[in-house]
Amino acid sequence: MPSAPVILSGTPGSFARDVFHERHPKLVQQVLDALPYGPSERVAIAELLAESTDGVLQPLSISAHDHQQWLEWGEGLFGRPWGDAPFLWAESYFYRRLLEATGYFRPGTWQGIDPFAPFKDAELSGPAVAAELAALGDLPSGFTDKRAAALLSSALWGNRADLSFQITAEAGGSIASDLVADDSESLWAELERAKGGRVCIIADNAGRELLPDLVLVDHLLASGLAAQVVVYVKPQPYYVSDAMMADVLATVERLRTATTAAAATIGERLWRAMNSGTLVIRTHPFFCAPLPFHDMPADLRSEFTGAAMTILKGDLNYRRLVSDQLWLPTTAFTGVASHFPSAVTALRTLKSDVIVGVDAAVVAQLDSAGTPWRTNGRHAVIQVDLRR
Ligand SMILES: O=P(O)(O)OC[C@@]1(O)O[C@H](CO)[C@@H](O)[C@@H]1O
Repeated sequence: MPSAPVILSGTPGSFARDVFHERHPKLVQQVLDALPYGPSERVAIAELLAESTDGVLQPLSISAHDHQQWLEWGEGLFGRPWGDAPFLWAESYFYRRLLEATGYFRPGTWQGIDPFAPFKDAELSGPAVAAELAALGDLPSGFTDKRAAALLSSALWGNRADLSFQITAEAGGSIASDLVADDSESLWAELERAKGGRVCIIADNAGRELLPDLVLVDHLLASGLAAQVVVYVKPQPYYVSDAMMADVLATVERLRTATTAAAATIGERLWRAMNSGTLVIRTHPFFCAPLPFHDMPADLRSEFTGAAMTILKGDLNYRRLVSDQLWLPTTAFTGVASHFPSAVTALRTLKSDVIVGVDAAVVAQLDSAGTPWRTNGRHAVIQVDLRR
């Protein structure tokens, strides 16, 4: 296994530092504007923001159900500046602490209230999703390669729409959609070869991303490429718009009740697939852990073992798959993803510094353009690691 420096959250001038110092203050303000939290929640949220930008890491309150777990995950980090912590760890802990500040886990008014629900709801009922539903009627019919390619592309680029990224994305301008690595042929060939097996999807964002993900799930099931699809979602609100079970239900309902016949048909099929168990939605606490997938616990590992393919969506899942390290971009994807218990495909738009598996000539071309191609969300990868 190759090695590379772990990305830290406080390196001056880094993308990671900007997330804490630019993105989080805006995010926190949006949360405070979206829900009428009371004085104690507002104070706790403000204190978290101050601590995570200029203070030292404080442990979770002793009454938190996962206090001990976080003490273990953060051994050696508590009492030190947030900027000393690995980016993956610190960002994950920030979202856990935000739930603590809003009272998400505590008995009381705000227990179980998703602080990001207003954004998710607005997106699902908004014009962009309506346009996507309408566009489903224009897709090539039948289970053709053309339809499969269109659905894969929608699921991939749907990842660009995540709400966290929108906070700092450059406004306006045309977006040069650009795949910097494309193993899609290998993905379809493998799905065909292992036809009729179980396909796992580790979902990312709700709304405009989950919608095309579920349409892709429908295609895999209805075409017979997969006998069963298991979609993994987050057990709690996380990284702003990450999908939870409630978001899956809302999205299936949005499809079912769409006025476009094609969308409604897909929604009905997904509903029936859940009834029959060919579509299963699962979660696990590890999906909100601050660790790479390399460290997944045995019970979760066994769920992926034997899957024909696991498709990982998005930037964070990519960071967790290959580890949040400053790899040389030409490092082989297979060299850093081979620990995963099944064949894997990463569908990811580039929104953070981590990147592997790109040809040297492509890297040179991207570098010479002088744009922040690793983080500006304009480029994407479809990368496959088979288990044969
Ligand atoms: O996993 P996703 O939704 O594709 O991206 C999550 C993300 O927006 O959050 C982090 C910054 O907060 C970045 O690593 C990444 O760009």
